[in-house]
Amino acid sequence: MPTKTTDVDPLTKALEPPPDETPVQREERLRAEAEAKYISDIIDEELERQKTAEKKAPKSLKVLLLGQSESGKSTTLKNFQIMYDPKAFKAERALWRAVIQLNVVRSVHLILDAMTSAQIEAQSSSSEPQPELSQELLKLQKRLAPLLQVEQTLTRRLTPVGSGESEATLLNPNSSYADRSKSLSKEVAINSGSAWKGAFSKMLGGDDQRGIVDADPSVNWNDPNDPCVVLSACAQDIALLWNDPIVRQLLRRQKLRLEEMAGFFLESLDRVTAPDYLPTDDDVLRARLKTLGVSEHRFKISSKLERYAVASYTPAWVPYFDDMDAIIFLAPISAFDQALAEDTEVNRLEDSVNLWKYIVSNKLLKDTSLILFLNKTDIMKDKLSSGIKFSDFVVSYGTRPNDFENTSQSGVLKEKSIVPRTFYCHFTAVTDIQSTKSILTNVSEVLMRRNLADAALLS
Ligand SMILES: Nc1nc2c(ncn2[C@@H]2O[C@H](COP(=O)(O)OP(=O)(O)OP(=O)(O)O)[C@@H](O)[C@H]2O)c(=O)[nH]1
Ligand SMILES: [Mg+2]
Repeated sequence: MPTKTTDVDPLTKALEPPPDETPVQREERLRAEAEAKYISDIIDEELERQKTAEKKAPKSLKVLLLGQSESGKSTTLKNFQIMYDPKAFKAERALWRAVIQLNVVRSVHLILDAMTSAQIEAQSSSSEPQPELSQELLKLQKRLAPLLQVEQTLTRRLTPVGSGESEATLLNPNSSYADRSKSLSKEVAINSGSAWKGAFSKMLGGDDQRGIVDADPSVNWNDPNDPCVVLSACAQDIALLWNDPIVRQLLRRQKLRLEEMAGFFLESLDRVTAPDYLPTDDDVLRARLKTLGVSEHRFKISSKLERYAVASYTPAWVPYFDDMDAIIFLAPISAFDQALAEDTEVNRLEDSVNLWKYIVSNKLLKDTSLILFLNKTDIMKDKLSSGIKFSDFVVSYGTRPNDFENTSQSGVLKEKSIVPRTFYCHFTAVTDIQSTKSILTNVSEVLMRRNLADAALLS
């Protein structure tokens, strides 16, 4: 039926039935049209369904862990892993064994270094008298020399060839003890990628590829080249050294508080040097291995949500992370009496405060949730109760009581943000799995709720 109006659009015109349409053709055409509409409606419905689904299931959450070196980023990540990817965490247990062995060796070398510097000082008449090293200690010093080799072996195996990182300095195998002391101030560090894990699997498997370990506890623990052979042979001597009253006196004088240092295992020597030693969850959390660079991890938190956790600590990274939903900022409050390893002029707490100020005032991060972890509260408490005065390092603290309640509320780190936002602040000791679990659960819930609220606003 031709229409009489002239202002009809060309499309309608094109779709018009032909003027000479037969009843059969007409029936066929109507059937085809109905079918096309049916299909088109299904597509529309599907699109609509997808749109609603997208609104309901928000994009994955991206969380950045930020803080100075040794603030606890990797340790927090391990907690995420325990909670949301326990299989992967378990699988790496055997790899951490060697890290812990290296941590033990490092502690021993810190003691031996303290002895050496005491000997050197004793020779210069100007200094105050040093406690004299006993014959027994001098013998221990000699007997523990093989540990130098163990340290080199472990370091070499931990840092894959060509990792190209200057901080992951390999110790020169020909270096003298004094040379080594200098290089020891540099920690062993690994790239955040998984290259070191690959290198390790090979190492644990031995030269003859006796077994691909990949963290399977059924490693060949009887490998004669395993560092644990020397380590367990030295265990008794290490214990003698650590428990020696002169050593304790020396360490006190040099203000070396090993118990509070990262990767301290000397109180569990028998256990961690045993040939069949496999680290516990707590051991893995207390193990210390410096991370270089940024790593990204994905976790499934609920059936719909995934989380990225990325670790980094340099403000230079910040512009790359403006699409983060949240930053967990770690400030080790126990570090109030320490200087940065990379710049001994800078107090570590002050450095944390400066980094935090930079973050809260950064325009790129104005839509990012900020969660502050005032970490290492356990060490903080120990320090304060052992008589270290907070006000000696934070002058503005004045004469307030030197206890955790007061110092932790002193507001040092609670800087105001340039944009109005909610702050979440937690006192943490991320080496404590139980308390960290409830904090991380809480953080996840807050972030998911915020994410859902944002999605609702957009709809
Ligand atoms: N006692 C105690 N030790 C902690 C706490 N948090 C972290 N540590 C230990 O401190 C050391 C450093 O923690 P990491 O997680 O390696 O620090 P990081 O921020 O990843 O440091 P980098 O990799 O150098 O950037 C590790 O040996 C941890 O076991 C804490 O709350 N209490
Ligand atoms: Mg790290």
